[in-house]
Amino acid sequence: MTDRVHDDVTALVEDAAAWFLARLATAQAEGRVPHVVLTGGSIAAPFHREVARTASTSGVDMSRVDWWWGDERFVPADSDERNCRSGLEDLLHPLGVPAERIHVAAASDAVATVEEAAQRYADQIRASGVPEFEVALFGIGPDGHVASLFPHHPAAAIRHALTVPVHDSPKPPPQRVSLTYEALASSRAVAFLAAGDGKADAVAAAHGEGSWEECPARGVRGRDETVWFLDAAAASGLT
Ligand SMILES: O=C1O[C@H](COP(=O)(O)O)[C@@H](O)[C@H](O)[C@H]1O
Repeated sequence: MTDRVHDDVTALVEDAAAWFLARLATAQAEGRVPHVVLTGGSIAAPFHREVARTASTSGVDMSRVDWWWGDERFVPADSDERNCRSGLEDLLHPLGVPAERIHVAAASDAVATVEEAAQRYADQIRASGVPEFEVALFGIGPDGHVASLFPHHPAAAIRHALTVPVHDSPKPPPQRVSLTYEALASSRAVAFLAAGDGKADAVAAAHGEGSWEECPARGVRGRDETVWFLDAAAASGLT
């Protein structure tokens, strides 16, 4: 596990975007079509804008990448709360990524239940034949949650499934679809992006000893590499 600590969020997203695009360039050079997991949360928009700004000089063919999200809020498609919103508006649509490469969990005005949305998202993953994710990007909640896997929440304990419907999320909105712990861990590379002192305790907990139940982000690791991109405030609890 590596920590890359920066003075501010601008430097953080510049480094994270360069790392991300380099991973994609390598995957494509090695003949893979990379499948990527994007995050929601407060870091999403600055990160996506930086990737969009620098993609054209990276050597990555952005139309030959498959795009997923680690979790999605079960709200109407036009809601500002949808996690996919920034990824679509700040990154994928400006770059003209083909619709068939973009995989979004169903919204609450498209299917009747969050169970159905979770099932359909799992079906999409299976149908795409993705053997593993190339890169998975995550934020972290102040409580240590990752994607929509919350501390001591039953949905975080689900195994042998790709996705899980989440009810009674402690953070609104209450219904969500999340990749499971096992699906999150099936990535070559994992990157956490966290900025601000509101994240310092969670970042320190995720680096510490203890159970994944109390800090779900603690247990998520990439098969090859796990990198934490932090600003100084988010890193302030690390020794
Ligand atoms: O609800 C969520 O929260 C986390 C963290 O978001 P932040 O706004 O506190 O940075 C995010 O990573 C996750 O995707 C999202 O659904």
